[in-house]
Amino acid sequence: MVKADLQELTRSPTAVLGASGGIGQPLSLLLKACPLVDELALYDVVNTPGVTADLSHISSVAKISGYLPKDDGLKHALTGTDIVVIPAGIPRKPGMTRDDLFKINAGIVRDLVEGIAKHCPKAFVLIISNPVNSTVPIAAEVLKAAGVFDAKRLFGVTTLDVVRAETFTQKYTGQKNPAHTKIPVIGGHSGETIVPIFSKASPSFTIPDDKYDDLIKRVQFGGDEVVQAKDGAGSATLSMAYAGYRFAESVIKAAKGEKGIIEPTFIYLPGVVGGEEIAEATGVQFFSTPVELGPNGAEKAINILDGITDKESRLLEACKAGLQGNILKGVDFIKSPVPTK
Ligand SMILES: NC(=O)C1=CN([C@@H]2O[C@H](COP(=O)(O)OP(=O)(O)OC[C@H]3O[C@@H](n4cnc5c(N)ncnc54)[C@H](O)[C@@H]3O)[C@@H](O)[C@H]2O)C=CC1
Ligand SMILES: O=C([O-])CC(=O)C(=O)O
Repeated sequence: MVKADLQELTRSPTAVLGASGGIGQPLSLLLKACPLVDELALYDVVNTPGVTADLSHISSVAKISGYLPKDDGLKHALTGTDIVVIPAGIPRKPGMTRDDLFKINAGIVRDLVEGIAKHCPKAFVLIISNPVNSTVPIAAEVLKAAGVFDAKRLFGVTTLDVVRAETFTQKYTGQKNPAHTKIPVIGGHSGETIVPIFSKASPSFTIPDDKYDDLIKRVQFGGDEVVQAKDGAGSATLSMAYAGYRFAESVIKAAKGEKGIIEPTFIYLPGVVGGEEIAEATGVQFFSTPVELGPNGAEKAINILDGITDKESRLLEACKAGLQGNILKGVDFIKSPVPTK
């Protein structure tokens, strides 16, 4: 009995859906190298045999397997999995918004989450596919319809916004390692819905007044910087793989019992302890806020809205307007699908 419990604690079978892509490959590499991951299943509509063969030569703990849609590949990738990370879907090109990806990515995420509902309904689900503000509500509705929704287990990955905030403020925080400043970035994951709350950073630091607006814009539109630089070849992949791995590692560590892990992530507020009060204050049901992670996932949503500055309150107002529309679009996609004919 004791032995079995211990085994449970040390197991963390993980699946990556969209594993052959720009994010999927480096993310799978980081997970393969992670000593906390003992099994890694890769799924994509193309190229998983090659990616899997390549990664399988790495002498790390994780046993790796790869699947394509044929021969029930999704079912095999998901069965027995505790953590599913989803970077499947098309990325932006210059001139596109994240919402422009909805048309294609909404259906991809819906179908993959239907697979999760069937084959690993208790897994932690980490959604990277854009537009996150809509794909997470889509996932929630799919899981609700299947009767297996647990808000504590569904996460929109907004860690890249936090990583960018840490990096772009380094000259003001003075940290040699920029990640040593904890900066909550809340709201959603697109443009003005991204709200860095510099006033609640720890340790605290000061941004000169004349630099504040530029810094906010840089965090909010950091994704565009990469899309422009890649000039048609996609969006952030390597920094996203780093951010996705960082978040997945936190979820795994908390699931194994490590205490005090807090990460901002996009969740369904009413289903998480402490979330109702944030939903009331913001008027939205899905929102990124610092969350205390634990063995059951999102144990507690932390409200950092009290005492934010006037400037931050104004950013939050702009966020709410855009975010609500994105959320409803996702919910409607499942609840009242637009007829295809
Ligand atoms: N949450 C965030 O902060 C970020 C999100 N993203 C988003 O991540 C997504 C992936 O970006 P990239 O990896 O650069 O794109 P990519 O095009 O390089 O890779 C996507 C992969 O998904 C696969 N795929 C497509 N349909 C699939 C399906 N039904 N089942 C399984 N796999 C499927 C493709 O074959 C491809 O290998 C995009 O939607 C992008 O906007 C990108 C950066 C940051
Ligand atoms: O900008 C994009 O389309 C990809 C993304 O979400 C990001 O880099 O934050």
